Amino acid sequence: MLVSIPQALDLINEKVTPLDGEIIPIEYSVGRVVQDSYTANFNLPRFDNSAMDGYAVKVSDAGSTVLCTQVIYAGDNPSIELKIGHAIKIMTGAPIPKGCEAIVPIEDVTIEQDKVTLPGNIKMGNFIRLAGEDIAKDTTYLHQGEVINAYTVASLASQGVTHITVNRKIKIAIFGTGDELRPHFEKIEDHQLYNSNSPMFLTRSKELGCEVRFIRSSADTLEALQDSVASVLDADIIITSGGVSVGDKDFTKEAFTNLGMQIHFEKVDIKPGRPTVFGTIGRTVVVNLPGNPLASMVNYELFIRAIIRKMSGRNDARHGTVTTIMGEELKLKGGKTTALLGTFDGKSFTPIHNQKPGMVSPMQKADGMILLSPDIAHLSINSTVKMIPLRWESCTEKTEDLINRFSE
Ligand SMILES: Nc1nc2c(c(=O)[nH]1)N[C@H]1C(S)=C(S)[C@@H](COP(=O)(O)OP(=O)(O)OC[C@H]3O[C@@H](n4cnc5c(N)ncnc54)[C@H](O)[C@@H]3O)O[C@H]1N2
Ligand code: MOO
Repeated sequence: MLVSIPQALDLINEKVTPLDGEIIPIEYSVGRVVQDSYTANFNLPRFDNSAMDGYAVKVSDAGSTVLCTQVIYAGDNPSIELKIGHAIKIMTGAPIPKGCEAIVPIEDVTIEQDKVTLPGNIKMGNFIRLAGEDIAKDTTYLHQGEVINAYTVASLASQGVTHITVNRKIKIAIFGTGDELRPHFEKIEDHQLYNSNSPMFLTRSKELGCEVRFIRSSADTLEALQDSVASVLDADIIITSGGVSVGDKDFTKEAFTNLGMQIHFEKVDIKPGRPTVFGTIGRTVVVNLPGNPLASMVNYELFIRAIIRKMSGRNDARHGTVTTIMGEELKLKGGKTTALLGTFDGKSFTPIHNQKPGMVSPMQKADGMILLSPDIAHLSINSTVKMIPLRWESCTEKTEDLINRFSE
């Protein structure tokens, strides 16, 4: 069955289900997806406190000289009350005393022994951090399906949460097929080829937070392939590359079908990568990618990444795009839905020159990918395109002015 890219992604969304969960310490949770929503048990900050080292004062004492004989430090639990005509010295983070209306920073007062002269204008509530202004009690600060990052960990820790329920790690089995393939750590003959796809998928899958079993390559016989597959059926995702077109030894799909694979699509309207197969054997998801390295990479990024997101329980499992412009003019044959890799400098997308499905080197430069409908045979420089980011972050060799400045 030939499907379009959106149909393929819809089928993935329909057929792939999130994995079960496990409870882990928050320190080890980065990149994992939460299975529960987390609601604040208490206000953050827990109590009204000072945002400055300074003096707790009454607003009506502005411009006068007041008496100060007491200090409150962060960590104190003050029972004192501030009265008119007085100030209480207070440190950043310390609970404000009863009756305090504002904090005046230390640099804004004149001190003479226990007498403090206050500035003429003091705003009510100045430099007081209110209880719950950061996270109010009972608000949900982390939602089911969100990915944990260092800053989520900060919110969890600030609520005293030690363990959270996350989706368990996805187990991936990878192997390449083809008699010509040898592992990269062996010596090879001139007619042989190193298996670059399996280490590529291994690395990318780890980057995306999965556990990986790396099964090098199986010989080009149906039996050998079937044996390899049968030994990895406990994996959540099985990725193969090669043996999916119409060559004499292209029996990847047959091997999986013999093992009970239900095929959801077996060809996608995309160049490169048309012969991509997506199926399931029970709860195990199978993707047979083409052998051509760049074709397999493009389809890994489009389909396997979507599978990983859905399986890990993310609520944003669908691809999003960045709208940008073409950095240079593009001419292509057209007539086919085409995926093009390119670089992105934050301002424009520039296709990588001379990218072919069988190549390896263009992939390492790719920041993103654009998908073009068959009717597009020409894109002029500066024309608008939507890009699917692959692994883009904005870094430069030269110093860039990072500050936004006023311009008329
Ligand atoms: N008559 C036709 N021939 C081909 C068609 C077609 O429709 N009709 N489709 C072409 C397309 S499109 C692609 S893509 C490839 C897909 O081929 P396979 O998936 O069967 O892959 P192989 O033939 O096994 O290998 C293709 C190519 O990639 C190299 N390769 C394979 N595995 C790896 C690996 N793990 N690491 C590095 N390189 C790998 C392999 O040596 C071949 O050069 O079929 C076209 N043919
Ligand atoms: O479409 Mo194939 O996948 O050329 O590389």
